[in-house]
Amino acid sequence: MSLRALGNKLFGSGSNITMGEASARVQELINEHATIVFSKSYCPYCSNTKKTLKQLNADAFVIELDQDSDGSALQDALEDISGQRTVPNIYINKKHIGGNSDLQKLDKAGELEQLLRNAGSLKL
Ligand SMILES: N[C@@H](CCC(=O)N[C@@H](CS)C(=O)NCC(=O)O)C(=O)O
Repeated sequence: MSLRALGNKLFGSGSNITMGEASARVQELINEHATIVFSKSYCPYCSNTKKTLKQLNADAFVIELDQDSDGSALQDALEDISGQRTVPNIYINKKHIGGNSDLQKLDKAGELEQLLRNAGSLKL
């Protein structure tokens, strides 16, 4: 567990859910959505990721952590689960893709579209 997650556990993060509940919710979201972006509404890297997915006509579920009352706990859980604290934090087909730079790399390499297609996330 990260120091921040430990601090939040000991002193509270403003959220009413436990770390276990936050982890379960993150895992549930990853399992339920073929493509999911854990995002923050003001984050430029997140905007870039959302724009790329939109241009590809991908059906992606986006959760804005800054607009979720449990967002801070979910971010702690994400760090535990994926080893990544920053947003965007992207999963395709339950596989951790990484952040925006990782997604853009896949796109430039021509691999993103196939990943999305395999996940059933392409509308066309
Ligand atoms: N290299 C990362 C950069 C992502 C990044 O720095 N995101 C900022 C928000 S714009 C972040 O997560 N900061 C920490 C936080 O919001 O808790 C990427 O390409 O995704």
